[in-house]
Amino acid sequence: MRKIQLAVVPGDGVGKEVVPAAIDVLHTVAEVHGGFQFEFTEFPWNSDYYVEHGKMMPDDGINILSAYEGVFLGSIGNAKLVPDRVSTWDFIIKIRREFEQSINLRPAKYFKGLKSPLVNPRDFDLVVVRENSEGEYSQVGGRIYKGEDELAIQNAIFSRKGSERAMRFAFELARKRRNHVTSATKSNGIFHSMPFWDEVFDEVKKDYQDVDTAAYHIDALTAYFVTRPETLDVVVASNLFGDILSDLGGAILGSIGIAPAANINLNGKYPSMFEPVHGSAPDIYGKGIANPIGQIWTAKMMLDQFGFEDAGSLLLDSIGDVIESGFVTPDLGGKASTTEVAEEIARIFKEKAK
Ligand SMILES: NC(=O)c1ccc[n+]([C@@H]2O[C@H](COP(=O)([O-])OP(=O)(O)OC[C@H]3O[C@@H](n4cnc5c(N)ncnc54)[C@H](O)[C@@H]3O)[C@@H](O)[C@H]2O)c1
Ligand SMILES: O=C(O)C[C@@H](O)C(=O)O
Ligand SMILES: [K+]
Ligand SMILES: [Mn+2]
Repeated sequence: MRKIQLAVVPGDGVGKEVVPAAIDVLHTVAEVHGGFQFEFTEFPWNSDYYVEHGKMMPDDGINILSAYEGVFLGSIGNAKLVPDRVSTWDFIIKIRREFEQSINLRPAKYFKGLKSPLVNPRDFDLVVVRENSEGEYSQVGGRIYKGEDELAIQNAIFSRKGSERAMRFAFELARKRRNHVTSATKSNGIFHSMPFWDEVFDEVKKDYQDVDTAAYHIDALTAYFVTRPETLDVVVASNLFGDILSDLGGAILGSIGIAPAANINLNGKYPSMFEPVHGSAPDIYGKGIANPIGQIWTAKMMLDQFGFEDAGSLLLDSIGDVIESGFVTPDLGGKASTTEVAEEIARIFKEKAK
């Protein structure tokens, strides 16, 4: 019996609702599988913790987390208590960078029964490979002067290593999918970094002659997500573009509440972190109606990462069945609660595994 030690941070808002729901499903998956067990250790690090301790996590928080094989995170952010910039940088981005989670993998795929705003959403099946260590997310810059002369400078960091790493990952992934990589660029308006990104892409693609490619400016690409999603398979994007495209993917499928994500450590030195695309959703928190599917699909990505792809794919099929049955939360047009949907997914998983 393989025991997998996981650190769990429900975080803020709906994270506290969807994480326990997904953990229940994971226990069912492990029970049915019989070959592994998850042991979860929960950490109460969030915006309330910040109010009490003046920090998002203890000083040795990274060290504590490094003892686990993975981090299962809900969402972080409560702007009433902590500025979003602080909760994001001192927690999520800190972990992503300290643990060298250089890739953020964010799939989006149509399931029968989803009420997509697209006329033909059946063709929607893509993965955003978001560069997760640099790009537009930088603390390099500053602010000077006050009043009329006040100004802010925000630098973006694009390294050959970082860009190439994300692109190679995208090409390797495409070989396991439909053999196509689209690069998100903006080399018409962004003078230095995006032409550099394009050059690196053109170099990297030479090593993957078997994979078809396209490169679109981000404005056109966002439109193509809507008008011709069937042309998209793997989309490689900088940190900010990837962030935006992944919410768009979720929204096109009916709700960002279903969108999963994995922050992947590629060198094996540190744990990866699994968290849905969505945030703490303060507008619906406390009502028990948050969609747990993003967190459960994220759990599926974690199963894949640990080598339990069979269980992962059965879990995704179970999610698909629940969506098709219409037993879903209000964001997808249903009336079910967070826990009811999770329980139904677990029930269907058990049935399918028979
Ligand atoms: N990785 C993260 O933890 C993460 C990601 C995004 C935002 N945030 C933080 O979350 C807070 C709120 O940010 P926001 O409002 O921009 O984005 P958000 O993702 O929290 O919410 C955007 C919209 O999506 C809906 N939504 C989100 N998750 C849902 C779910 N599971 N089920 C149903 N509907 C869902 C919300 O109700 C809201 O209408 C901020 O503090 C922000 O910094 C954190
Ligand atoms: O910008 C971020 O990375 C925070 C959040 O929006 C996310 O997508 O994880
Ligand atoms: K999240
Ligand atoms: Mn985001």
